Order: sequence, then C-alpha cells, then structure tokens
Amino acid sequence: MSPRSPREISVLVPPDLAPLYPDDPTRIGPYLALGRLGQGATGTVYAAVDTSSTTAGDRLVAVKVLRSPELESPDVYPALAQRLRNLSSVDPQRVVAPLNFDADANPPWLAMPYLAGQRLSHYVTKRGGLGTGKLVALAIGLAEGLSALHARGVAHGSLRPSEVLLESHGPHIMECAVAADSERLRGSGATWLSPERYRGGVATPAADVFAWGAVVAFAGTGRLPFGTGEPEEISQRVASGSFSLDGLAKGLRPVVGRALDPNPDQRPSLREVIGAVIAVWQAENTEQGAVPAPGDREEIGRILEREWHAVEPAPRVPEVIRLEGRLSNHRPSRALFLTGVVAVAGVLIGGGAWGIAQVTGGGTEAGPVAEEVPEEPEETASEEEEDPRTLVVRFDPAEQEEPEDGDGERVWVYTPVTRDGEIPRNQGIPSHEAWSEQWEEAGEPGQAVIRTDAEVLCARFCAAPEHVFLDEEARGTWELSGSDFIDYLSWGPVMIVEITFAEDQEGEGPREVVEVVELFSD
Ligand SMILES: Nc1ncnc2c1ncn2[C@@H]1O[C@H](COP(=O)(O)OP(=O)(O)OP(=O)(O)O)[C@@H](O)[C@H]1O
Repeated sequence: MSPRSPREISVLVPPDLAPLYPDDPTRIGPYLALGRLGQGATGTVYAAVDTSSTTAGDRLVAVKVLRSPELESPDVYPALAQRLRNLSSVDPQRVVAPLNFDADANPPWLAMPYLAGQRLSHYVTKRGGLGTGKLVALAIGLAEGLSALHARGVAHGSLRPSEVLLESHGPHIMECAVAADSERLRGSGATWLSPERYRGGVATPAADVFAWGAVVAFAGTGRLPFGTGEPEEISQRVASGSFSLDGLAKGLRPVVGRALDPNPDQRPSLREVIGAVIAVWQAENTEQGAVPAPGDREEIGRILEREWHAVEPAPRVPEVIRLEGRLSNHRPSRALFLTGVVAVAGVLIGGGAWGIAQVTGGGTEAGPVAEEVPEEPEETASEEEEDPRTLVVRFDPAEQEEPEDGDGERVWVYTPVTRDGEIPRNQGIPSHEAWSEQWEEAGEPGQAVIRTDAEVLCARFCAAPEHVFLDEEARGTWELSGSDFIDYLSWGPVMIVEITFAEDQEGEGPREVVEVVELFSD
C-alpha cells in the first residue's frame, strides 16, 4: 500500500512569511529554512521545519542565525555557549528558551519554538496603553520571566517593548542569546537602559528590574516614561530619576517608581516586585473575608488566567514540503539534510511559495557540520517498503462505502496522492484552479479508521468558528476533533489532507488516523 512517492510532510506557516534571500542558508543544523521571520540587531530569524516532529502544528520552529558585533572576537564564544546552555534550562513558561543550539557553528545558531504573537511595542502603539487587569497580568508575567532567567544566572540586558511578545496565554520575553553590549543599545534604547547600563555597565538583575519598570510604565500609559528627545537627553532624565507615571494604574505607581530608581541598590528585587503586583491585584479583586492567597506561583497563574484576555494569535496555513528520499520519524534529520538528499518542492497554500522555491534552489548552509556527517546509506528494499506514518491522501465522499448497520467503526477509503507540477509563483495565494489541478494518484487506495479524538487542523473546508472570518486573503487554521472531521467526510467536498497514523495501535484491522491536516478542498 505504501506509495513509492517522495515523502511529503505538512507544516503550518504564517501566511505572510517573507521569502529567503539568495544568500540565506537553506539548512541550519538539522532544520530546513522556509522563509524569513525578520532581522534583528543580533542576527536573522528564519521560519524552519523540524522534520523530526510528528505533529504538523509543532513542526515550525524559529531559528536565529547569530551575527552581531558582540560576536566578532573569538574570545566571546565560550561565554556564548555557556549563556545558551543556561538559557536552554530556563523555565519556558514566560521566556522564549532555545530548543537546540550550536554555538560552535559558523555562524552560531539557536532554534526556538515558533511564537505567533504580537510585539508589545506594536500592540501599544496601535491600541494605546493596556487596561489595568491586562497590565497587571503583563507586569507579573514579565517579572516571572525575568525571575526564571535570573534563576539560571542570565540577566536579559536588553528588555524593551519590542522584546515582549503577547501570546494567547500571556506575555513572553524574547530570546536574549547575545548579552547585548550597552553601547549598541544606547541609541534607540535609552529609555529602557538603567543609568549604570548606559554608562557601560554589564547586564545585571537590577538593570532588568529597571527595564521592567520602564516597560510596564510604557505599556500602562502608551507613553515613554522619561519623555522623548535625543538619547543623551533621555539618559540625563533617567539618571536624575525624572520620570512621569501619570495615567498609570495608581496601585502600580509605587513599585514601578521604585524600579526606575537611578540607584540600583534602591530598586526592589523581583521577589518584591512580584509581591507588590500581586498585592495590587488582590486589593482590587479579593473580597472581604476571602481565603488568604496561595503561594506566588499559583497566584500568578490565577492572575494571568483571569486577566489575560487572549491576544489572538496570527493564523497559520498549511504548506506541503516534499522530501526526496526516505525520512523516518525518529531524528536522523541531521544526516538526511547534510547529505543533500532533501529537495523541497513548491507550496500549496498561502503566500510562501517563493520560500520553498528558494530552498529547492540550494543556498548556503549555516554551520560547518556538513563534512562531519557520512553519506546516508542507500535505502534497502525493506526500508523503502515500510509504511510511512504520514501520508498525503485524497478523501472523496463519492468513493465512500455506505456504512453497514451495526456498531462497528466506520472505515474510510482514501487514495494516496502526490503533487504534479508546481504552483505558479504569483507571490500571492494561488488560485483555486492552481491548487486543484496539481494532484495525481500515487498509490493504491487504502482504508483507515479515523479516531474520534484525532487532532484535526483545518484551513478551509470546515465551517469556521464564529470569530474567524474566512476569505481567500484571510485564511485561518483552527482545530477540530476527529468526530467533526468524520462528519465532513460523509457529505463534504473532496479533500486533500495529510494523515498521521497511530503508533500505538492495538490489534488487527485498518490503521487508525490520529492527526489530519487539511491541505486542499475542492
Ligand atoms: N520565536 C520566534 N517566533 C516567531 N518569530 C520570531 C521569533 N523570534 C524572533 N522572531 C521574529 O524575528 C524578527 C527578529 O527578531 P529578533 O529577536 O532578532 O529582533 P530584535 O529584537 O529586533 O533584535 P535583537 O534581539 O537581535 O536585538 C522579529 O520580527 C520577530 O518577530
């Protein structure tokens, strides 16, 4: 039943993912770069695929290739490696911690979870200061994140509103792999730099507390606490403690004011900050005679749960990536990538066709690991015949057999398909015809049972939840259950989906499907 077609996997990508530049790496360590998420002062961040992940939703990672003035001297590399090691062990609840890194690669890189949030800087600039509840949640979330960093011996050193990502479950502090040199931050970042940092001091927990105060003041008022002007003027106001907290929620003013003290010794510890913010919230929210507050951690969780009204994550759309050659589900991806057996074909859905095309075109590789890895051995017949765990298939309601009466599980007929040709690179969302014409059969029909609790990611065919507006330009991806999908299979349109079979199936009978990702519907 296994088709001898190229291995294809799907990955959910942001619809507006920017293409790779011609000189960009196409492989970064074990990851396959798809497009650019952006460029910062310490490197370029790429959207990349972790092919070892078995769920489409988790396959997308953000990989940052580090390039910054701080890394010009070879002497700094041991410290970079140590910092990355420390960061990797930070509690990732509120901090974007590396999943993987290679500090010895040239250039070094780190991979992190892809986060589809909004930057605090954008959010406040567009919508003004946050309301008190959300501001308290932000203040406590950031303090918790900094605390997690400090617990692992890492001072962030460059916290500012653009380093804070608002996600559906709370704020996240962006990665800080390179300990920023204060000289680099002075220009645009004077507001967030404590006086001692501005004078050239190293990153410290007390300087992070200062930055916390400045970020919370900005988030609460929509204004810069030390006013506007040239960096030099701002830094003078910082050094003399001339800030304005007008408009900030009254309860927060004392702790934010103390955090902005020019003297690091006078600033509160994060523990005090957390205690003070919890007290502000409790004063507003705890009824007379209520049970005393539980420990900080639980209370922080409660505040975020109550006050953090989800910042809607940006939608993502599925793309299919074709990997020539066999790719197993454990992690041989490093060898696979480095021996050049990977070729990536076009994109089906969303505006990222050029990203994949760049990958296919071959680019440079970040990291010197290629030579170290031996050629992948030729596939043996038995390996090739092994059933893949994921398949791209077509479900056609017209081909389904009527269910027999009785309680047996319904069996669904599918046909493995592969793409024939590439979508025209029109830099936009491809037309319906362009999608529909590209599929051809790639194997014998098969039968599967779809588990009612299967995870189903839909982009188009399923009815949108009420808050999701769907049209050709604004596609969304959301989750349904296997039961909902089964319902669509009975009467819906022809669908092309990636299915993932169960690993833990017991007994005989058709294979069970545990994940479905929609790629196309007619
Ligand atoms: N984990 C991630 N998930 C999704 N997008 C990310 C992730 N990390 C960074 N990005 C995106 O990549 C871009 C560059 O990020 P980066 O953190 O390098 O920028 P920066 O904060 O301006 O610079 P730096 O931290 O180097 O001073 C940003 O637009 C950001 O949205």
